[in-house]
Amino acid sequence: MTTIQDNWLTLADGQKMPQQGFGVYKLTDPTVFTQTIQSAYDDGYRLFDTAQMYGNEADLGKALKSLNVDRDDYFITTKVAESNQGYQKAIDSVKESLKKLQLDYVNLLLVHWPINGSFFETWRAFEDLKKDGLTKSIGVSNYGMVHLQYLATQASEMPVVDQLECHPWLSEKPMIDFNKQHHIVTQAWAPLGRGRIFEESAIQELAQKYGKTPAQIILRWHFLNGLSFIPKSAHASRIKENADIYDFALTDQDMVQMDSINKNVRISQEPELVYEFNQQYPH
Ligand SMILES: NC(=O)C1=CN([C@@H]2O[C@H](COP(=O)(O)OP(=O)(O)OC[C@H]3O[C@@H](n4cnc5c(N)ncnc54)[C@H](OP(=O)(O)O)[C@@H]3O)[C@@H](O)[C@H]2O)C=CC1
Ligand SMILES: O=C(O)C(=O)[C@@H](O)[C@H](O)C(=O)CO
Repeated sequence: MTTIQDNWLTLADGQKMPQQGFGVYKLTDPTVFTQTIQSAYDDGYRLFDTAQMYGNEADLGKALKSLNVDRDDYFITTKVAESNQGYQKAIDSVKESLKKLQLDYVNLLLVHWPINGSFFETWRAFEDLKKDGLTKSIGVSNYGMVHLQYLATQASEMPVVDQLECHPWLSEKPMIDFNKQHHIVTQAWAPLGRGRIFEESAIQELAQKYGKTPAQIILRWHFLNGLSFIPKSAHASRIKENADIYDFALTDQDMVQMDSINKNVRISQEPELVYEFNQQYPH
């Protein structure tokens, strides 16, 4: 039997990343932030996913300090906000993020959303930030095929991670296959569909069959699909529950049952920026 701590993915640049991480979007109460990160760390989470936009990089920095463990014991992702895209703005904002996080480097730096205009300049900044050691790996978020193909026309190195909304209502199989073919790890955001899909009968049935919760069934499905995934919870009991998915298996038949839930439906907002971009650079 493995545990959350045993499962790491090797990225195309050779860096290792925990397959399961902990998302901190909307974890905004600074009074409980440190305690929440401590709970997650104690339960075996080693990847913490923040963003400039979340406004909690400084809280995460404080929480990491208070863990009092070696830098190699955790993996930190942050994302450059739309308003900080462009060469110099991206560089300056990442230096600011590092100050808030109280770190010399992040493990993974992501472009949060693809936007027009500063698309290539932002990526050039990412390549330079990596060369300068301010991040170990560079990746993107909310990039579809068209963005990745367009990026490939000028990039010196390609993203090693693409973080996407992905859960049983939005299984993104073609995009995941595309990423796999291009040695890009797909990382699922809102992996639990923000808790809104637990009532699906296919999930309920499997939960009953294995004596697990709907959240655990969904996360096991992501795990078996080979994705990285970063559920968020503000509750210690759920944080523990979400990490406790390594002592049971789903059969091939169960996986087909899970796959059948897909409706290509987004839980979060429509990525308008993505669509604008697609109009300008059609397939
Ligand atoms: N790159 C991007 O554009 C985006 C990235 N992200 C990242 O992905 C992370 C995860 O996505 P997120 O949007 O938070 O959605 P999730 O799918 O992780 O769902 C979080 C919600 O589910 C609830 N929940 C968590 N575990 C359980 C459980 N075991 N039982 C019942 N309810 C549960 C939480 O409630 P509670 O907290 O009350 O327990 C919360 O309301 C974010 O925190 C962020 O780091 C998110 C959105 C966009
Ligand atoms: O959480 C993130 O990383 C986001 O980009 C959010 O803005 C997310 O897209 C959202 O849910 C907005 O309602």
